[in-house]
Amino acid sequence: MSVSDHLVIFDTTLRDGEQSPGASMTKAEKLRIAKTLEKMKVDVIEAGFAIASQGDFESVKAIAESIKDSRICSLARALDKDIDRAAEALKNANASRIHTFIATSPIHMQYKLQMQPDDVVEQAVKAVKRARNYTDDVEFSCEDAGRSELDFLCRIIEAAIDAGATTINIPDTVGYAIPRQFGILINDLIKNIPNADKAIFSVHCHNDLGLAVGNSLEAVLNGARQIECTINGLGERAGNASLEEVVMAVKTRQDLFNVNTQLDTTQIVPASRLVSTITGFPVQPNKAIVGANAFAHESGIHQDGILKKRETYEIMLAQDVGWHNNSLVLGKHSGRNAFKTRLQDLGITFDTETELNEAFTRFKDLADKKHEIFDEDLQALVSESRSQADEEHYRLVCMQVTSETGVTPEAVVTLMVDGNEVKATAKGSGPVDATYKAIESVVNSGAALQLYSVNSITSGTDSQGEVTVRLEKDTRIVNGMGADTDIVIASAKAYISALNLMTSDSNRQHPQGDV
Ligand SMILES: CC(=O)SCCNC(=O)CCNC(=O)[C@H](O)C(C)(C)COP(=O)(O)OP(=O)(O)OC[C@H]1O[C@@H](n2cnc3c(N)ncnc32)[C@H](O)[C@@H]1OP(=O)(O)O
Ligand SMILES: CC(C)C(=O)C(=O)O
Ligand SMILES: [Mg+2]
Repeated sequence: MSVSDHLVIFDTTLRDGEQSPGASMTKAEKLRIAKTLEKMKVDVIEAGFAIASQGDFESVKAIAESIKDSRICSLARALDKDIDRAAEALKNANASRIHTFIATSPIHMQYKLQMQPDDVVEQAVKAVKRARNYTDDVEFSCEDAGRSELDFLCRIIEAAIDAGATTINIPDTVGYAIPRQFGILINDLIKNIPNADKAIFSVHCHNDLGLAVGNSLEAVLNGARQIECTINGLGERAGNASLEEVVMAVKTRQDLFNVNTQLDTTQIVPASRLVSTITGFPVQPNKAIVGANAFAHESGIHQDGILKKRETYEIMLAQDVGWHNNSLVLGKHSGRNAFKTRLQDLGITFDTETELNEAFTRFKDLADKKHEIFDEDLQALVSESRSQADEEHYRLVCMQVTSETGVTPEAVVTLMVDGNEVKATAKGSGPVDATYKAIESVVNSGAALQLYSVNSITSGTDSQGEVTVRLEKDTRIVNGMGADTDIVIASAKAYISALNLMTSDSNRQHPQGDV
């Protein structure tokens, strides 16, 4: 594959993705996502914005120190202090990139930066040169390029390349572009900038008009060779271009794009589930590639076609993106080896024997309650335990809920609070409400419940319910997760897991909140 055939996949789930309100992640969670991205063979992982907070700095540093096969990047404004901080966080990386940016649109320069265009060019050049003192891989972004003037873009990009930028990123920061126009912009830039061949052109599209993927693909057709994207399309406001859609579009329509990514696409579904569990942002069932219905066929004519020839209604293989056959895989009589092997197939490994044994015990408990254990059950089982806080102040010991027609539901919940058993009773408008009130009567967290969502993990009335709870207190937002065949118990587990995170995790901050 020649250089120009390679499409660089730059994942920014941990930076722009984290800018989604409520999607903040701990260092440990970011590291888990980074490892999955590395396994997927993502070229560049934007691990954070090192100067944003101590937590962001530590996360970028930890990822830079443990990821070996992907290049690790930190964002930095065009300021000396940002670039120095990014370099400090990245100093032990196997391969690093500093990504510096400054806005280039008239509205941003005049009102936000309050700078003259000449000064913006000068500051960009200074920043790129400073970054080049630390690494030979420097990306320069023209923030709000989608609303910038072509002549000014050409001028600043030429100067940035002369200063040493190796990747030039064209962000459609506010999701304003339309595919045809965005493609023309990329084409014009590459054609008109004399030193354009010295850098890789990249795009970073937002989804405010639902066009992030379309714009990114049009850019590839016009010469862009890096796409910035996120798992599940997470990102500021309506999100970024989704990695899974971009990657599968160029793979499925290779005939049009003539580019290759080096991604192991079978890691897409596990990565999507991991990001969804960690952030508490459920994936909509009809989401392309990773939604539960993406490969499901419901209507008779389609089913008939599929049975006769799969390609009549399927343009991709579900297995190619990491979906596994939903047949029975394990049950109550299965042993540790089968359990471990099946999880390995799903991309889940354990760091220690103890971790494996704990997961196996939970699997056996579940198998006692549920007849058929599907891959989704296994993924939820592991995700639930991995979403727990390092320190467990609260633990659910047992609970009893009465729910009867015409009677106000009541919950009796026994919690272990820092080693002491405490029992509480409360009534509520429903069993979940009563349970949360009982827990709160013990904990008094003062946190506001921002989101409560239940997903059925598989079909069938014996399916596990996966509950996500988002709590907010002051500037801190946490997401707890719980799964159980009883959704009220799953709800209690999710609430308690969020409370544990709220009390024990000092790294978890909303990106804007910890400056
Ligand atoms: C399009 C994007 O996604 S850009 C990335 C957005 N992400 C984030 O902002 C998340 C992390 N941000 C933060 O933690 C904080 O905003 C920080 C630490 C970066 C800065 O915090 P503060 O110093 O308090 O500044 P604040 O956020 O209020 O304002 C931003 C300042 O940076 C300036 N600025 C913005 N972009 C740039 C840039 N690319 N280069 C140089 N200066 C810039 C603004 O003009 C403003 O300057 P001013 O204070 O002189 O008016
Ligand atoms: C920092 C830049 C690349 C960004 O996120 C944007 O412009 O949307
Ligand atoms: Mg962005």
